[in-house]
Amino acid sequence: AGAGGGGLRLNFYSQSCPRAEDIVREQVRRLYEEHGNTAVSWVRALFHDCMVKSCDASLLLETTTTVVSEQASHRSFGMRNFKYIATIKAALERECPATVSCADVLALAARDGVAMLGGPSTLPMRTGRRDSRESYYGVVERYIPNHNDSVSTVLSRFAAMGVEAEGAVALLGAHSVGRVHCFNLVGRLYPAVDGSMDAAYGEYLRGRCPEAEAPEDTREVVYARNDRETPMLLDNMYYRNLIAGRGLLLVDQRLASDPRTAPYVRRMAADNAYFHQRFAAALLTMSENAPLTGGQGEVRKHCSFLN
Ligand code: HEM
Ligand SMILES: [Ca+2]
Ligand SMILES: [Ca+2]
Repeated sequence: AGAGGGGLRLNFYSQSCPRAEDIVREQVRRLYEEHGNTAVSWVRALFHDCMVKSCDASLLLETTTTVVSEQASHRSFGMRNFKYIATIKAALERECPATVSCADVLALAARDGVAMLGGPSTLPMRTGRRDSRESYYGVVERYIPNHNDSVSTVLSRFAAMGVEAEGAVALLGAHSVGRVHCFNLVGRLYPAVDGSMDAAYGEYLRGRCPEAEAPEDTREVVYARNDRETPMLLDNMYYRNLIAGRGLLLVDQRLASDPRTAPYVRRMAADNAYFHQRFAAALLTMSENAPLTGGQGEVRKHCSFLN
């Protein structure tokens, strides 16, 4: 792994599918208007795809006789809306069959989702990624950080993608939108509320998650908003919450106290424009992690299945 993105370029489809980026944007907007949380999903999905080997749409493969889906990992818990990737891809296939890769669909959808959520817009996202021929379930299990991992672990995983500490702090700002299930929270609430958590916030979360044991099941269990104040806005409220002891996951809260990350938390808490600038830069770096290009991999017809 590692940064680079050699072989990617701006507007890769300008000849082969000139409207590709417009089509993705139209579909992302339409889906956002129907189900606002689709935009949230694209941002998390890009992280999970890019951190596992490469931004190669390995995450999108579904389980078959030959593939174990990365989506089946515990680390993918709570991920949703994958079926709407097929909606975006189908719109592209109608105009340009077998041309635009699923890896680029995901990257462009995340970019446009960020804009829908009031995050930085008009990011110069390069394209030309190709799709993997495999799924890397085992890598997901070993490599995607857990909700209670140390700052050292988190920083080293981002560093392997060419994202330095400040960029990692900025990317975790994606937790300014979306939700967390009680399964990932109860460890901080029972038997006692974690000492690094604001007491009133702890009481509120115990109300959201009244049982000390929460099943790992997204169908029925309750969850808490990542950010109560502006749950659908990709803004710096996340950092202001961390400083107030209202971080949701242990990894989030640790960013505010670790000397390697705390200065960035303070700076981003104080300045939303600065957060957006750092988020944009780090998202682009992450989106170019070790892509397959040229004749590598394939361009999938259906994002969920190998050709
Ligand atoms: C140390 C790194 C990270 C860890 C341990 C982590 C962990 C988690 C966990 C446990 C959840 C909640 C799952 C659930 O209970 O439903 C979550 C949600 C989310 N994460 Fe992260 N995350 C990390 C980094 C990132 C990054 C870098 C991004 C994007 C740039 C991101 C975007 C999201 C989003 C948008 C959600 C909300 C999803 C939804 O509401 O459907 N996360 N993350
Ligand atoms: Ca991948
Ligand atoms: Ca927010």
